[in-house]
Amino acid sequence: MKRKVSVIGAGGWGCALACVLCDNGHDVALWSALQEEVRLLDENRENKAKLPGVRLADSILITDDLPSACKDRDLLVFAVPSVFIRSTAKSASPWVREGQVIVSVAKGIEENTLNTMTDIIKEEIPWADVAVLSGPSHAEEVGRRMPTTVVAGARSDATARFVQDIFMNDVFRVYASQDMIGIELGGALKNIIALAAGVVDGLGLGDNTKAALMTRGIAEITRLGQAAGGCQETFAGLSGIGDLIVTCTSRHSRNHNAGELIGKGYTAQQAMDEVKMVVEGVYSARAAKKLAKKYGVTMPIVDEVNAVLFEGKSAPDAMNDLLRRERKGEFG
Ligand SMILES: NC(=O)C1=CN([C@@H]2O[C@H](COP(=O)(O)OP(=O)(O)OC[C@H]3O[C@@H](n4cnc5c(N)ncnc54)[C@H](OP(=O)(O)O)[C@@H]3O)[C@@H](O)[C@H]2O)C=CC1
Ligand SMILES: O=C(CO)COP(=O)(O)O
Repeated sequence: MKRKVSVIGAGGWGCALACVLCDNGHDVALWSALQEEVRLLDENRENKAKLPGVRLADSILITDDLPSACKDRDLLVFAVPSVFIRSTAKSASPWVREGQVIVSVAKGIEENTLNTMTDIIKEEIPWADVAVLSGPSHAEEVGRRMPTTVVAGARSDATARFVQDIFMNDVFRVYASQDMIGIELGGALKNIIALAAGVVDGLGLGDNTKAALMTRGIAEITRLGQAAGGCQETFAGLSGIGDLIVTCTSRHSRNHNAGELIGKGYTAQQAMDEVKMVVEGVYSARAAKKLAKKYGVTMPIVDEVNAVLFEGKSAPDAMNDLLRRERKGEFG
């Protein structure tokens, strides 16, 4: 069924998802906060800075008019970085009607509230029906129609399946779930582990080391995620281990690439400046540490990433401190 959908945020991910939705025959609008960005996107029919080589079909309406992008749409896709989710939701709220579905595709945790992205949207627009879409899905590959699988999560199965139906096609396979907190925490926390995996590569360490980080990383994510109410199976699924694998190993990963630069001696700020696109793990790291404290969960990799990012600890010292922790059983 043809739907009216708006993608709010025209970075790499917003542009790639606009392509998926357009391929599916929907009436698609793509909103950018910046007038100049709208002009360039419209002129080039491509986001040359964030998603080069992926054409935006002529039928996609590119706009900086938030009211018209929100009014009378069947679905809003919030695709701005996590730090802009609250301000964007606040600005959009006057034009969102009762029960309108908003799906968040941003991966982060708000630092001062420890809210997930859908918590924030729900706070700002309590009358919206909020969902999440997450999983191993780099924009560069989705934009090139490479087979990708993700999970749509919502409190009600009906809403999860509504989102599934709108996005699903032969190369973009969508599963449905009701474990929103599990999906969102998996998506946000894997970015911090991917920074650490990048550091391993930047230090010139090996595949064994990276496999260790990924495995112990998903153990940390699962411990915190379950304590926060997520289901164990979700962390073994697409939005958990699936996204962790792609983010720790893909050349497209902003978090991995930033971590690699940090391993080579860049500061966090220098690494973010070099990567140019949003590096969500840097914004989520402190929040993850605070969440771990709140739930009384140990997260040694997250602690060391925080120490390297914000406390001036060297990457080799962080690696050594992880390896020299007291001996323990594998599962606690
Ligand atoms: N890139 C990817 O492969 C994937 C990204 N994600 C997640 O999607 C989210 C967006 O990432 P991505 O598209 O890569 O980001 P990019 O770095 O490509 O783009 C930056 C984004 O910031 C937005 N922005 C800049 N200033 C503002 C503002 N004042 N208010 C609102 N938005 C603003 C831009 O919107 P505008 O165009 O309006 O300027 C643009 O959407 C992140 O949470 C990321 O983790 C999830 C899965 C895959
Ligand atoms: O979430 C992502 C892929 O699923 C994107 O990860 P990066 O932000 O590290 O590129």
